[in-house]
Amino acid sequence: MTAARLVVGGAVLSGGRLLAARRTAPAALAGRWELPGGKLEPGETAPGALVRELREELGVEVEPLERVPGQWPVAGGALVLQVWTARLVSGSPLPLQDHDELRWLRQGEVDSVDWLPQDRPAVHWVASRLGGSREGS
Ligand SMILES: Nc1nc2c([nH]c(=O)n2[C@H]2C[C@H](O)[C@@H](COP(=O)(O)OP(=O)(O)OP(=O)(O)O)O2)c(=O)[nH]1
Repeated sequence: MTAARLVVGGAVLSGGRLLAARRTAPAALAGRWELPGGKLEPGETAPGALVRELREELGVEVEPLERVPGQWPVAGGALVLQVWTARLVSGSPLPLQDHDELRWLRQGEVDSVDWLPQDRPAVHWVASRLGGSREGS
């Protein structure tokens, strides 16, 4: 049995807000919202992959902070999603690839977008900590 390949999603935090990204592909997932990120390349750590993916997809530098407890099967179990919180270090996120819209959500706004189902537990875990967040100003 082949081990599921890891996907890392970034809960990017800035100024007490969480970044949500709307996917453009594949068709079945287009229009749904996710935590930006992607699959680990061979030899990468999850935080390392997250830094690379967010540089490529959003044009920003982030510092991964902590892993959200748990992991969630994706694509019928071929992939498994892990989520890390991350601090925005530099740049303003832009939907350069894989997304067509980005939104910064405050605690009371996190349910205002149509998240991929696998993301919801991690999003709620992060949101529950946003109120007292010391991230950003
Ligand atoms: N990036 C990301 N993918 C997610 C999340 N939630 C979720 O179910 N997925 C699914 C969607 C995809 O089936 C898979 C990740 O694929 P991806 O297309 O983002 O990965 P990637 O950037 O490495 O893409 P590629 O190199 O294969 O083109 O995980 C999430 O929060 N972030």
